[in-house]
Amino acid sequence: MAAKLIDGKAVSQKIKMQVKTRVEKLAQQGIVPGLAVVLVGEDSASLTYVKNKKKTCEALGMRSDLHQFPDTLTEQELLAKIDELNSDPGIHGILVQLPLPQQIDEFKVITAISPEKDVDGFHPISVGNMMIGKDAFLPCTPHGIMELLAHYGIDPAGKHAVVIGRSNIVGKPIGQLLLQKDATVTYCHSKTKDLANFTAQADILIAAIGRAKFIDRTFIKPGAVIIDVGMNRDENGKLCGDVDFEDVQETASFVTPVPGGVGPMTIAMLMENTLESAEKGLAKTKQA
Ligand SMILES: Nc1nc(=O)c2c([nH]1)NC[C@@H]1CN(c3ccc(C(=O)N[C@@H](CCC(=O)O)C(=O)O)cc3)C=[N+]21
Repeated sequence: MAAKLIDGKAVSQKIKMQVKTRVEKLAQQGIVPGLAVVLVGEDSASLTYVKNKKKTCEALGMRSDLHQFPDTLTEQELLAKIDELNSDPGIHGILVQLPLPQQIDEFKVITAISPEKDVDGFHPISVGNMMIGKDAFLPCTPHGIMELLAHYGIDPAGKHAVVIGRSNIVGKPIGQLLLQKDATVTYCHSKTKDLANFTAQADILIAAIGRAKFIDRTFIKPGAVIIDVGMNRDENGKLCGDVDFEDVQETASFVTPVPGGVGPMTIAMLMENTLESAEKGLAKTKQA
């Protein structure tokens, strides 16, 4: 039997429609959620994502400002821009597209963003609050994965979730979110010995490796749920994930495609975070 498709495109559409309705409600109070996207350099993949984010904002009735700079921008200049956006009342979310050129310290930049506008969920305050289960903007990709699991009725409680990858933006936080939902979590990474030994025990496998079609049927347990966070190019230059989607069909119970899986969810969650930031701002003004 073929695995069931986890349709990130369809679920993200549904979430975006809900966001749109809430944006319309806010508009009646004279508030338009505003996202500022800062892009340094001209990396074509980054430019594509950024344009996609802008398009989605506009489709949902939100404001989106793109601030594009040459890759010679200094750290000081970028920090000045962030200060300006932090104090701009029309901006509810700030996203600095990563990676940044090497003369700029990413940590300094992320910590300069006001946690109240940290819709990426990358600020140490957001990360800390997430870790202890307090209210925080959740990082968009892990949050999108949790939404996908919930949508398909996949409850992590008591399951063994194996995460391959330990980045601050995907691997580490998705492990934490799964743990909060009572999964038993194992982290694997580039130094893990005998990876297949771990992945073969996974009820839920999160692949965030960065190697095209690396995970095939030989890595997985029958009935496993496979979430593919990979964004690679295959030998023909076509976008593909870390999972060999065709090869795992007979073994997995659910699998996300690339494209059309986790990627569209990332953007939908960014929209939701930006909306929530605007809603929180309104609640505060009402209190004052
Ligand atoms: N500060 C920051 N925040 C980010 O969230 C962030 C970032 N930097 N840097 C780059 C990565 C990458 N990322 C993606 C978002 C959507 C798709 C997406 O929509 N993908 C589509 C296909 C896109 C295509 O066809 O090229 C899909 O998977 O179906 C992909 C990748 C966000 N990132």
